[in-house]
Amino acid sequence: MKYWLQYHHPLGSVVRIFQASHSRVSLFNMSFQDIIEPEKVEEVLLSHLKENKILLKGPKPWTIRSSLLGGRGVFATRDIKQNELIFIDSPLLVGPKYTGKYFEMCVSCYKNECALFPCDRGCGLPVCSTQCENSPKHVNYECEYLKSLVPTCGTDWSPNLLLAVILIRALFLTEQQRKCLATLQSDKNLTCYPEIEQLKKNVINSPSEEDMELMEHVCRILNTNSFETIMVHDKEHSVSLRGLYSIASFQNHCCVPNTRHHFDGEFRMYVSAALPIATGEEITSTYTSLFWDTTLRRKFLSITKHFSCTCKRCSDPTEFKSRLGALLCASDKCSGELLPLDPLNMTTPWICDKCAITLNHRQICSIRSGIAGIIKEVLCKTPREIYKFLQKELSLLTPWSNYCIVDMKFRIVSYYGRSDGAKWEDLSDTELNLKAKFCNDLLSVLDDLNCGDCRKRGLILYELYCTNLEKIKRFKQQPNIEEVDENQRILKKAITILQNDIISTVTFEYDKNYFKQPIAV
Ligand SMILES: C[S@@+](CC[C@H](N)C(=O)[O-])C[C@H]1O[C@@H](n2cnc3c(N)ncnc32)[C@H](O)[C@@H]1O
Repeated sequence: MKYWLQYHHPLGSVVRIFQASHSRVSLFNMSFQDIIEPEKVEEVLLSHLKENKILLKGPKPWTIRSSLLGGRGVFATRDIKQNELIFIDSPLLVGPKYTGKYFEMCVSCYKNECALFPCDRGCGLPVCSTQCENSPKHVNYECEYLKSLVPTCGTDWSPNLLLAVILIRALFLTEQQRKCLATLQSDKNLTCYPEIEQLKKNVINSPSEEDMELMEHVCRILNTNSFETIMVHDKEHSVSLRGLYSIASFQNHCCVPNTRHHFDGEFRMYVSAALPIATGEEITSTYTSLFWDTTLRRKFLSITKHFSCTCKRCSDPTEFKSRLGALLCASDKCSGELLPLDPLNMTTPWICDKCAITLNHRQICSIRSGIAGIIKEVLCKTPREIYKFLQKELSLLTPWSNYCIVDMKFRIVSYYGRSDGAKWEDLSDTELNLKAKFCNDLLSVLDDLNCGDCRKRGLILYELYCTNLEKIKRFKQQPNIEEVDENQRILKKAITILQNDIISTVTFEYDKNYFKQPIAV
């Protein structure tokens, strides 16, 4: 697993979906009637959990209610302890993700590191083995459907058809799953459907009007609710996918969310409390990165989810003293930093906290886009080159607290010890110390933001633990008992956060062999 820290949200099981479905239900029987009322929604969600046998024992700690944030939300019905499991969710849909460029993977098992060949039945999709080619979940659904449309790629396969697979799978959802779909909010602003356009261009018979209507509706639902998911094949190979989860879709966004989530090897989503949650409090998640600054988060939410976040973090110019958005003062002679006067106003002027010089919105945009342009070029470089850039150039362009620097630190923490040419044994002692320092810096940012036991904390703590192990291995013939104990405490905390997480489990196994240490606590 090269850069395991950078992965976001793993996936859901198509096996489950297709096992439950026997034949395609005609769209004439299909109800598009939205289910809006929180009580009705909760009923549907509970049936989904029972059907998938993932309803947790005991009184459930959540309910669906109207939210002041927007629409419906998930709320705590009792006090929930930090790290307590709140619910397990199972996916309605999973499939290849539209990334705007061509990509390759087996349509059945999602492997992409092996040779792929076109399915012999002529559906125009790639498979990696005869087992995948003959798998009922492929044969009886997207394969059969695409064959009926007659793909134009003949005996070859087409990445354009792969993009539409998740939408074709939606045509085969069971009645219960369609009810879940009917509860979900959809993106009314979406007018362009590239996956459907590509499907139409690559088949002779166009899908029926009814099928088109459903696929467009699913595109709108996916736009509002889908998760980035991942399928892990082994420590070197994983693939990013798109998954639709029903209960998790009702979690509204907060820039300091009170939950985290991970996925197991069966593709189920586990949502746990990152912070203690009081009775009646809304149970939130984040749709952005915790390390992004307010301008970037709000812009992203506005463009992709069409709302303006007004949470406490967004309202505070310093973002709880983390100063993730701070820029260097425009005056050469001043050592102060620029911060937004009114962070909830996207066109606010920024003011220096020392000399009170102000810059208007356009000037700030120009500084930010200049920095972003420089960084974009650096990101494709090696970890060591990234560090050189961070140390020599980026720190001259922005304050050390700025999110661009924090992001680079996170990348360096992810790469050092893990990427080719910078494995544990390749790192110099200085690089090892630097990795430990950056881990501690990042943990301090999470402390400032009051993010609790978020997944990023688990990932960084685990990297810190491994870095300390390597240091002990190199420098200490007789390791100091207190240091060893402290490192065990770090591991214990990391495992509390990351347990059952499929990608972490694979990494733990790899590290257990390298460090010759039992990782599970
Ligand atoms: C995944 S859905 C969350 C559930 C949704 N509220 C519902 O009723 O189905 C995402 C949508 O909820 C709304 N939303 C989520 N978080 C929000 C927030 N912090 N402020 C305003 N609207 C929010 C936005 O309309 C967003 O596109």
